Amino acid sequence: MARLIATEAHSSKLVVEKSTVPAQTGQQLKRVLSVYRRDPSAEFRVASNPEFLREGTAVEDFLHPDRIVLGVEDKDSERQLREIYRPILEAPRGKTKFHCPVHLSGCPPAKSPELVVTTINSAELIKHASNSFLALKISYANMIADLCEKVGADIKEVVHAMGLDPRIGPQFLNAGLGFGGFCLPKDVQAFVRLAERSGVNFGMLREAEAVNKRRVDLFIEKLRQALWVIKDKRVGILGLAFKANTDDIRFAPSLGVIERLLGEGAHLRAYDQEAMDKTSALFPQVELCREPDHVARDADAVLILTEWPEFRRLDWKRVNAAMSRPLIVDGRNLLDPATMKELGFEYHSFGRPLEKPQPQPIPSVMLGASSSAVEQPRLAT
Ligand SMILES: NC(=O)C1=CN([C@@H]2O[C@H](COP(=O)(O)OP(=O)(O)OC[C@H]3O[C@@H](n4cnc5c(N)ncnc54)[C@H](O)[C@@H]3O)[C@@H](O)[C@H]2O)C=CC1
Ligand SMILES: O=C(O)[C@H]1O[C@H](OP(=O)(O)OP(=O)(O)OC[C@H]2O[C@@H](n3ccc(=O)[nH]c3=O)[C@H](O)[C@@H]2O)[C@H](O)[C@@H](O)[C@@H]1O
Repeated sequence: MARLIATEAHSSKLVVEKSTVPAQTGQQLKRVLSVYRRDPSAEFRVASNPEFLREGTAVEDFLHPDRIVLGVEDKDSERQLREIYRPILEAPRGKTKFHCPVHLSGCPPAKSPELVVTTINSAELIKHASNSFLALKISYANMIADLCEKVGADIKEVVHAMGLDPRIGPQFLNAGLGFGGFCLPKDVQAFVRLAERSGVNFGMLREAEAVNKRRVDLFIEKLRQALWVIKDKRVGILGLAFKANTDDIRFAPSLGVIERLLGEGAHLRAYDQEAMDKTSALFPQVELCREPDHVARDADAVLILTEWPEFRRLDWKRVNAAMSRPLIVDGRNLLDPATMKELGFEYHSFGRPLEKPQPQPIPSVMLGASSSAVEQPRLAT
């Protein structure tokens, strides 16, 4: 792409990196632009302006960012980029200076985004470091979920209370099948590689990646423990996209789950509001359903692989009645274990006890005196 710009440009250009790239890519870009330049009147400047958009909310994230990062080498580039972002930077609270297609009746009041002007290397690093940190946070929550299962704690309660500390924050602590998509997995890999090349041992990130890879194995083991034998079982799948509000299945945990289950001889039905076409191209053996509850027909298990809110609102009584065995394995901790139990399901998720443990009466010996309000321990006869 840089060669193409270099050979085709007949006037001076500011070339802005928007993609997530390893630090020092800007330097390579500058070299390529100068080596392949054909028109000597064309001068090239390079800047880095990484995107922090999320799939599914990209337009909103672009128009209402938390921060705008400009990696520049000269004042002209900074001026040009500031001018481009002026409507967003100057938008006063609640009164945007541009037509916002997301909030048609007016944008909610929000803090003005912070503009960070820095070097190209720092801007490139900011983006990779941010995505890698998000991945670390998810893997950390997933390890806590595993620990919760062992010690009988509830991951939802643990991360809720952790997140109340503003130094930690509540986001990206949802445990389950782990992170997928086109960005977090590839960015973590690229960041580890960049660190290695630079002589920095970022083992912590490699571990976050390894933790993430194990999520699908753990999920399959949960299913196997419940079903014993997976071969010839009919399994319904709810959710294929790597997260809700997108049709993207790139590096989605669902792909690993489907591959494993097909490999073990299960019969699969699946539903996703957006991602079925893409999945059928990869796995024509999976029967796709038009309605979510159709995956449950005669199923031995139903699996939740994407956090689509629609799945929370399903008529789970009807789902139960349709299933051959009412077993749910929820890879996104979307449903409430106690409610599912009440509805007659065998329900498994990550890091949550099936029933909330009732507070145990404290034996009087531990209180130091007998009290009529405290139940006495029964002695075996
Ligand atoms: N998808 C997202 O929400 C966000 C993506 N990004 C970053 O933006 C970049 C693009 O992401 P997406 O648009 O999702 O990817 P994409 O896969 O949808 O688009 C990439 C495009 O680049 C083209 N391409 C790939 N290699 C090429 C090459 N050597 N020469 C010319 N064209 C080439 C592909 O044909 C494709 O059209 C990535 O670096 C990603 O990390 C950053 C923030 C958000
Ligand atoms: O560089 C990018 O392209 C973008 O990558 C991510 O955005 P995105 O890939 O759209 O998806 P996320 O919302 O970050 O979710 C990633 C994965 O993590 C999972 N996740 C997320 C949050 C959580 O608590 N737990 C969890 O498992 C999601 O299910 C999903 O599979 C970042 O959030 C964006 O800031 C960044 O701009």
